[in-house]
Amino acid sequence: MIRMTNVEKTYENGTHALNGISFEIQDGEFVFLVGPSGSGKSTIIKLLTGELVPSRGRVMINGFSMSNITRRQIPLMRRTVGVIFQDFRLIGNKTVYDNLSLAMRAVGASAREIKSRIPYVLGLVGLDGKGRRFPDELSGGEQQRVAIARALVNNPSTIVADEPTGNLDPARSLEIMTLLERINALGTTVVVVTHEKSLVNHFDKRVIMIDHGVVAATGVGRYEVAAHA
Ligand SMILES: Nc1ncnc2c1ncn2[C@@H]1O[C@H](COP(=O)(O)OP(=O)(O)OP(=O)(O)O)[C@@H](O)[C@H]1O
Repeated sequence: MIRMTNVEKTYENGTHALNGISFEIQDGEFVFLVGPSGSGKSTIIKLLTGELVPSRGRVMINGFSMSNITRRQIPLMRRTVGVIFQDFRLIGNKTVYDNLSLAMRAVGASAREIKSRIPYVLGLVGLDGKGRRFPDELSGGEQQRVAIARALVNNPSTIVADEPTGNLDPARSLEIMTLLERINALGTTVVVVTHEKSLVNHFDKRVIMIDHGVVAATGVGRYEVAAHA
């Protein structure tokens, strides 16, 4: 479960990115995080992945309290959260297979686990047989599928995605969001930051609308409805 309680985040230059934000996301939910540019969405994602710590308030994710997590707990927490970015962030001089195996080795997986898990995950994201390709031998949509596979490879309970379709055309975007929906149906909690109203409106999911670093509205369904709820 994800729970933010009265979270404030002030960057070193004095920017107040979050101004007392509170929300909960239950295990197994699929939630869209929307809001204007600069409203604080990426800051929220970075708090959820442990890249940032809150200035005030409490961030709980999958049983870990991010305000007072110990150094030893951080890798354990990170294993529970898979992250996907707009720009894919694959390692260009490594094959698809090696991008995934690196992520598994980083958390101490055995050679046997790696060998059995990677083909399964590549199948799940629709990239059977593409393990030997390099990222630049794949389309943008395929590269994002590799990034999703990498986010899933250590079997996290939660996936957070920051504008995962920002670099893709509408058809590819719909495919990627449908894939995330399928992954959610298999039991993974999914949190997606997006600007794309048409995508939000296509999927009947809970929407949390952020504005000026607070929750402006929350509701199921259409972007506009949530914005004015
Ligand atoms: N590293 C940083 N240092 C200082 N200020 C920052 C930093 N990162 C973000 N900000 C500021 O914090 C506020 C929230 O930024 P954030 O990136 O969370 O917004 P966002 O909703 O994700 O925006 P976008 O939709 O444009 O990606 C903005 O005013 C931004 O300029």
